[in-house]
Amino acid sequence: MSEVIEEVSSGDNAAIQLINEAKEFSQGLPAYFQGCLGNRDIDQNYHVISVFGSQSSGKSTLLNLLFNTSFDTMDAQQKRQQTTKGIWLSHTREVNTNQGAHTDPKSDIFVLDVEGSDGAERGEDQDFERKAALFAIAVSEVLIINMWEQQIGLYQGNNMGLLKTVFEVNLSLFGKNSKSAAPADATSKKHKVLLLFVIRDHIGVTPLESLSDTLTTELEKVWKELSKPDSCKDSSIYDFFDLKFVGLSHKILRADKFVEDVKELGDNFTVSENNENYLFKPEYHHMLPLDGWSMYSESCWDQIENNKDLDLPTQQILVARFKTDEIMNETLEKYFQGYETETQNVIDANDKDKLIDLLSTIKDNCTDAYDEMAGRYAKKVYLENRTKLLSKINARFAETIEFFIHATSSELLDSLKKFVARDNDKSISFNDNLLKVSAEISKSFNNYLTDFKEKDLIDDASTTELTTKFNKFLTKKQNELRDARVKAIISQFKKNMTFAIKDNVISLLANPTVDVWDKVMTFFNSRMDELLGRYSTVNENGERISDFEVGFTPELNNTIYTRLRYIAWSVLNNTVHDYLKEDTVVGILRDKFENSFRYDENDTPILWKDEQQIDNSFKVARSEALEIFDMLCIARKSDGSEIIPDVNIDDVEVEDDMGIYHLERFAHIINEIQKEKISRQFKKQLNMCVIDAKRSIITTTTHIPIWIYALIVVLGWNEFMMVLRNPLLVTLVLLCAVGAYFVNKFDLWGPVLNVVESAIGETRSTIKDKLRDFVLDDEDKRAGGRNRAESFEMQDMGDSTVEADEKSIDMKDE
Ligand SMILES: Nc1nc2c(ncn2[C@@H]2O[C@H](COP(=O)(O)OP(=O)(O)OP(=O)(O)O)[C@@H](O)[C@H]2O)c(=O)[nH]1
Repeated sequence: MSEVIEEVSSGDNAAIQLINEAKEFSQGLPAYFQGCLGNRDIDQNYHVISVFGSQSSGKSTLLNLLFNTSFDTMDAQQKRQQTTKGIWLSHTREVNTNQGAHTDPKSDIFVLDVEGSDGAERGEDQDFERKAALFAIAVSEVLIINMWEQQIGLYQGNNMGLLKTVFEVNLSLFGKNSKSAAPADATSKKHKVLLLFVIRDHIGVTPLESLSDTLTTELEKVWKELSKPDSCKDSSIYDFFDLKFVGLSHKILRADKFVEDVKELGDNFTVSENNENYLFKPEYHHMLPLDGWSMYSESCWDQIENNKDLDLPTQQILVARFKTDEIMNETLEKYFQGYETETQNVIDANDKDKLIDLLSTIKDNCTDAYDEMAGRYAKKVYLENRTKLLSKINARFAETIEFFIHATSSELLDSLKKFVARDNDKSISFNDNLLKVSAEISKSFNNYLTDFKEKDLIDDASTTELTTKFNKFLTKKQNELRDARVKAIISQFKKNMTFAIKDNVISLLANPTVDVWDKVMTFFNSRMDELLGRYSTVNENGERISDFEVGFTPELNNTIYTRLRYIAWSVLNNTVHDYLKEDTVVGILRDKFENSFRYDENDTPILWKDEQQIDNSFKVARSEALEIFDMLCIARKSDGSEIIPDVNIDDVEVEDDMGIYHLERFAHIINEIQKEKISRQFKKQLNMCVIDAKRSIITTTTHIPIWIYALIVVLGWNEFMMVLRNPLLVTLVLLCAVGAYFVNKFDLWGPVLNVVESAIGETRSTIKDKLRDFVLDDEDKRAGGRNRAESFEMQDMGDSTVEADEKSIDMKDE
């Protein structure tokens, strides 16, 4: 018999101390799992079973026999003492059954051997007992409660105390909110724990049923007496536990039967057809994959040890969250390794289909791997993190797709420019054409995106973001093209208008007549009409449909029309104001005066006979010039009305030579101060003209005869010789000769001649100035006597045009 026992217990499944005497959780659990399982992924195909009971009640012995584990057992022949300290865990795949050692390939069992209660070693300290019970219930599917037969019915504190502890901790787990007792996965049944009472040394005198009833009655009584939270006040023990009872024969007295009983119990831990007594029911399972169980158990112990409220569903959710997060990150890391390089190569090759294939493969790989690993955890958490994973994948893809699409967008936007530049379709306006082409480009872009969208490689948010960005660029491009078009129209118009106005208007103003402004305006209006008329639209019959149409919206057309008219008027304004400056006006007046004064009706120069003729011509010519001067000062039509632009040319403030600001309007060309200056200068020019004319008469009348020069030579001979014989002159001649000798010797004739020439030039100009001043003063005095009234008029000529006219009339009267 003992051989059998030896055989069964000699398995090599080493155990690990999960929680030591100091209540510390082992950090070697993952390594232990790795050692037991290798690379096998057992997912949720495992069971956890715990054993609980008084110290030295044969717990380890039972587990070793049942599951072929190798927990330490007490050697009774040496000493009765505590063997199991803390909580030990052992892995097994073998269950001893009546059919022999049964290995379930689909199920691994983790057995927890819990330190015995009521041990002398811990004395009155029941803290560990309570915490161990709580931990065992939190992590196990089946809790074996080991007890001697003779303890039943005696109501010994040991058993009931232990059971009370179990119930209490159970209520502390699930009692606060009995609804939360449901496992994290709502699709599963309500979670329960199986309490398997193993009655040791069952002699058989009292049948098992009787013992079961006694125990059940006791348990129900204990449950009833428990102080339960309100949420489960009316709950029964069966809401949380299933109860099973097994009797094992005396190990020493009936060793064979004992082994048989153990094997029979083992039958109930193995799956077989029609095994109604199968103990590992799905509702006992925590539905956690094993890779989450180690974390879950540690987390539970941490909560228990720190006397925090233990909420199993929350713990499971936390584990699920942690594990699915971990799986998600690992998946991303694995499948996005080398992503940048791979995608860059495809982007460089500008191969859309290849990019779609590549992204699809990466996405499928990621989701498949995630589903496989994370799908085992709480569904809610798994789905939450799946969404997170997809959004992370999509975010990476969106960057890549945007980068890839960037080149295409640029091409599309460039094509807009080309389409519009061609502008072949004359049947629709520029703007309509622009919008039409833009819509086509937008469609192409959306089609491009749709290819990615169809494969679910880009989400709605990213699609919207990319489309918005593209549309923004498209609108910007449209505006640029519109601006360019408007600028081209304006600059062409301005160029044509400037060219026409500069040539013709200046020519008209340079040779003004009294109706000069009529001519200017006639030319200006006709030219503007002609240039604006180029933008009118006509139908097939050649009839004008609209006066001005540059292909935009009516509002924009109108704005451009106004702008062109404004430009035309500005060009005219600038040309007129720039040209009619003081000096130019003086020149125009002088030319006008000279043309009339110097030439007759046949444009032949006049030969003056006498001063009367000069005076008469002077009056006529000056009067004509003054009339023109008046016309140039203010732009008026021949009907006397001032010319006012029909567009709003802003008044421009200009500063004159004296630092005074004036409002410059189109018609107001020369102000009063300028007028005065021009009159003064004009008067000087008139005077020079008249003097020249009169001098020409004097020159002809004051010719000196030659005989007068001969007479001077004859009469002055003696004086001439006397000068020649003067010793001072001889000395001077000698000095000059010596000087000439040296100049010649040193070849200094060049510099000497320069000095002499400049001295002569200087002397000559000084003499000329003196002579001119003398002659002018002399002439003024003489002319003043004859034409005092006329000179008086000339001085006042600049005061006002009206006054000048009156004086002109006076002069004519004279
Ligand atoms: N009478 C009897 N003795 C048993 C039985 N099973 C085991 N024993 C003996 O009881 C003693 C204690 O056995 P263990 O298996 O070490 O008991 P335990 O409950 O694991 O002890 P602790 O881990 O220290 O709490 C050993 O000497 C066993 O041989 C049984 O069914 N009946």
